[in-house]
Amino acid sequence: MRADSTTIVALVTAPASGAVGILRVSGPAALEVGRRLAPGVPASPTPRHVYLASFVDAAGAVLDEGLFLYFQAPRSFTGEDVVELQAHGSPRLLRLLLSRALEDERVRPALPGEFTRRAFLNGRIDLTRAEAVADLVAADSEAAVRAAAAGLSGALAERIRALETPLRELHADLEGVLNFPDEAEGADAEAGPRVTALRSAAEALRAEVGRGRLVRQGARVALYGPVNAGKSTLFNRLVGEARALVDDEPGTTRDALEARVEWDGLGVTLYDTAGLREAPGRVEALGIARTRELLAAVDLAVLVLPPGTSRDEASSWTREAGATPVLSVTGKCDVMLEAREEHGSAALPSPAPPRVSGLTGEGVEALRTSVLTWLWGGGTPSAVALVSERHADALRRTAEALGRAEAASRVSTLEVLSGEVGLALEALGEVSGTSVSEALLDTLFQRFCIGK
Ligand SMILES: Nc1nc2c(c(=O)[nH]1)N(C=O)[C@@H](CNc1ccc(C(=O)N[C@@H](CCC(=O)O)C(=O)O)cc1)CN2
Ligand SMILES: Nc1nc2c(ncn2[C@@H]2O[C@H](COP(=O)(O)OP(=O)(O)OP(=O)(O)O)[C@@H](O)[C@H]2O)c(=O)[nH]1
Ligand SMILES: [Mg+2]
Repeated sequence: MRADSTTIVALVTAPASGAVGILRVSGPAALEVGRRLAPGVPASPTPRHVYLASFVDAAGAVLDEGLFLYFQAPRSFTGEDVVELQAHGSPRLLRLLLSRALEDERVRPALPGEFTRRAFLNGRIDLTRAEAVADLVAADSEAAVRAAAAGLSGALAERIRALETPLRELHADLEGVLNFPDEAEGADAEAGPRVTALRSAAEALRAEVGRGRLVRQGARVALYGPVNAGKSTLFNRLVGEARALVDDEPGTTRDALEARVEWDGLGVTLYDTAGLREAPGRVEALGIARTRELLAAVDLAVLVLPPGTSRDEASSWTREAGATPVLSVTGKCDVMLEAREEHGSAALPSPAPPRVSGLTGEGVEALRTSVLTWLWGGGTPSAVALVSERHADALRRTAEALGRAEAASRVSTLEVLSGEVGLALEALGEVSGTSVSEALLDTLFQRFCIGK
């Protein structure tokens, strides 16, 4: 599969007013096209040298004064000749420059992701790094930025290679025994254990998809519990501003409210929900139905209980969250302290859930930490390999083929064993891009923006 030989052009900066806007041309005609717009630039410009140039229209009238950059193939982002015109960031001016570039019949507008696709097809970057480019552009938390940057420098590519190389060697050994049984005798002896080790490595990498998703999309955490427990007050405290209405009237929150926070670099969408109770009013009942729906969809539910909730009550509230994991806290702990002082004991279930007060802020930092620990465990979110659903699917098929290879190593012929190892290799090749179809590339690069 090769990149085609047309020259492509696109605006690479966002289509909005800004300080600078960049037009990028890539392909064999890039330099000629660029020089038609900036005739003051020498015919053989020094690659990677910045020229200050006038950009002109067909009649030679000056449209802008900007920077001209030439990257000579193959030392460019795409691996082709690339010219950049860095103009002032006027969308109208940039459209004029774009249509001038398109007057040349060798030039056409770039498709979404086509520059990156060419970089991949020209062997500048593998597929995981191409995908990291899109992840980086889409990143909306510090952890997502850092994890995508690691992917861009080849962190995932390296881990795939660490799997692909021994798998390829194993396949070569097996084929060797099949084709030259006398010379390669014994090369297949260790095949069983080698397959087993590779299979568990593939499974381990695949298991990181959950963390990858959490970093990419952020986590979803809902506060829920009985009416009037102090959920909205706690929500406001966690968000750091008075977003939700608070009142001593039970049933204050009707619609679920959401707010995006970033905790230790991890994006978290917090939800405040309508308190649950029997026999609510009509509108409140709609809110409660929405709470239940939301509880089923989040990564973690934080159950806020009023002080004095019995253990039985607490566990029946826990069941409301269904399959979603629950972290329980006792709210309004400032009140509870007073009650304790008055009565000398408290009706707490044991072990008592951690205590928080949205009003005073007590225990809120500890709650934040427990939520993070629950979502993330140890380690740093930015260090995660951004295994996507696409990667996980290819890794699953890799592991399945290796599973069949394992069985074949015990009961079947060498042909069958080697065939399954070959299939594993092919599935794994979809991750790095060593074996991909045109159709897969189409779907993959469609989600990129134009100019990327
Ligand atoms: N103005 C501008 N800024 C940009 C880009 C760009 O294309 N233009 N990028 C893109 O979207 C990113 C930078 N990525 C780049 C990656 C590789 C090469 C490059 O020329 N690579 C050559 C040479 C390497 C070298 O000599 O060190 C190569 O890989 O062979 C350029 C940009 C982000 N910033
Ligand atoms: N002393 C004390 N009062 C609190 C605390 N949190 C909330 N309250 C009070 O309890 C009442 C209910 O608080 P909300 O935050 O609206 O409770 P909620 O759980 O969101 O209630 P609903 O939306 O009706 O389900 C209000 O009068 C709050 O001022 C707290 O930590 N300590
Ligand atoms: Mg509320």
